[in-house]
Amino acid sequence: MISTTRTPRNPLLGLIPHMSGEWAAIVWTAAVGILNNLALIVLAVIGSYMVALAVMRQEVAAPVWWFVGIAAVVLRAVLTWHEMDTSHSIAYRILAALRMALFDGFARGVPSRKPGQHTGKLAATAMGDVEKLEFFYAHTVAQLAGSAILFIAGVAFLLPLGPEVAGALLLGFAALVAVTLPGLRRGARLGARVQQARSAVSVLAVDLLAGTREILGFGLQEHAQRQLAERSLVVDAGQRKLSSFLALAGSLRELCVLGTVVAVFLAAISKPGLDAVWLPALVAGTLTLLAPVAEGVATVTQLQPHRASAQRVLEGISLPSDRGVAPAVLEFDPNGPLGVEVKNLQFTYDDGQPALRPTSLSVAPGEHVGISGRSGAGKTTLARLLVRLWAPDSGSISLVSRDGREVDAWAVSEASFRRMVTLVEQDSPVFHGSVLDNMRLACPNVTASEVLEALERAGLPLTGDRWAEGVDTVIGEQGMSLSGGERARFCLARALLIKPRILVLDETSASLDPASEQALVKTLGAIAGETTIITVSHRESTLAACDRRVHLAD
Ligand SMILES: Nc1ncnc2c1ncn2[C@@H]1O[C@H](COP(=O)(O)OP(=O)(O)OP(=O)(O)O)[C@@H](O)[C@H]1O
Repeated sequence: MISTTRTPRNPLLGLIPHMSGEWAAIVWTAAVGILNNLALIVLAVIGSYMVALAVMRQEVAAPVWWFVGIAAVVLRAVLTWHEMDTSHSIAYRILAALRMALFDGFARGVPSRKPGQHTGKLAATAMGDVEKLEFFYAHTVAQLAGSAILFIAGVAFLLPLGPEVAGALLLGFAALVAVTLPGLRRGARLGARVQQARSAVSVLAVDLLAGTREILGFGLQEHAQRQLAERSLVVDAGQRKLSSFLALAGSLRELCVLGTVVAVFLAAISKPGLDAVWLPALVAGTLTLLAPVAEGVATVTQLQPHRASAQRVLEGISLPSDRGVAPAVLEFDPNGPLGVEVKNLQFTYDDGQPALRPTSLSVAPGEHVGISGRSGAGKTTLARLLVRLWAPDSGSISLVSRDGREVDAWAVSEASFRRMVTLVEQDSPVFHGSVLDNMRLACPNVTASEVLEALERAGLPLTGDRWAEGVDTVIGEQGMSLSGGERARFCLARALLIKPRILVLDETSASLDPASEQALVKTLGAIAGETTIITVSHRESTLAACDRRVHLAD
């Protein structure tokens, strides 16, 4: 986990450390790309020479030229396949590396704490920006390096023909840059607009998907469709402008390439001693050399959107932990339930309104404490602070072992902490997939029988036709096939699998009918003692089962 908040001046360079494992592969692809381009140049030169020889002198080229030509064809076929194969696999690895780093950052920055953050925007960054960068690092960097190296080699190769010939090539390069530079800002502006418009579509799509029920309930389908169509039109209009601009810039560059080829040709024919049969080869070689260079110049001058994407990704990756300190390393793994010692805990969301006023609380190992309080008093906030989803603005939370050892919760390593403390909320997420898939999120190696046992303990035995496929039963997106009560028990079972030392429940019983609530209370009674339970609830009947009750004052 990288928690730096420093942003390098060039974000494209700043992302490099996050792909450190891929550099050897990227250099390899660049080398393969160079060899492939070289084979193309050789093929063009030799092919033109052989044709010129046949047309101008009615001669067949020596066998060695045939051999080199055929070797170049074979080499190109093999290298093109290999290049595609390796660059695709690098692309996927880079995609995965950047996305993992991003999700890590998002997880640390916990978007829900920040009202300014929007899942749609984060999704646009994680998907669109990362894809753009994946292409840049896996293909473009190699392509740029390849065309630059070949261009320098080409100039060196033409020097023996005279400084005018090599000079014409250099002049052509300068012209390419000169026609591209003036449009730089406009291209960047258009690119940024398209990116922004795409992000707006993503934001809307996420909102519409999340609000499907409301859209249907209020009959807003047409309105939603119109909104989506309007935003998509903005993308379309921007993309058209950008495409026209790029096409114009491309034509100008092609004109430059053509001019350069003519200039090289004219410089070469003015040289005495150059056999005319080589002139077509010179033209073909210059053309095949300049085409990727022209593309490279275009790419370099259009890097602004990539920089903007890299900036967004880097910001996501570098989201400071709410705690903003170096990762904790203490391995604290005592046996049995843990107590909690909360001292003067305070927390404020980004809006500046205190959500939790100074709060102190002692929970003994194995105790079952109920927390009540008026709506908005900060119970959920406290629950999330206890499980270290957010860090307090001030005050402390300590874990206390049965033998009296007390450690700062934030000093404990992430892995160790997550093995000991867990949270079940009223709307804890359930993912699309089978029962087992969901359970394995908490406990990757859990067996089917352990899952069945945990579900049974949580009061959700998988019996009856509905669960005919047992732990392989698919429960649908967001657990749609579960009722509210079943969902609560399902999430409780998932939490029980890790055998937590502290179990925090936030309104887990809120949507249960009295019978299910009693079943849950019974389950908690059964595990009380082996684990410490902190239950946040409004319900008198849930709180009544606790050893002790704490009322959270406003
Ligand atoms: N992400 C957030 N951003 C800004 N303010 C928030 C956020 N989440 C909660 N709040 C505010 O913090 C305060 C405490 O909220 P919290 O959800 O902790 O209360 P609660 O006691 O659990 O309420 P309830 O019983 O209604 O669930 C409230 O004033 C709430 O409006």
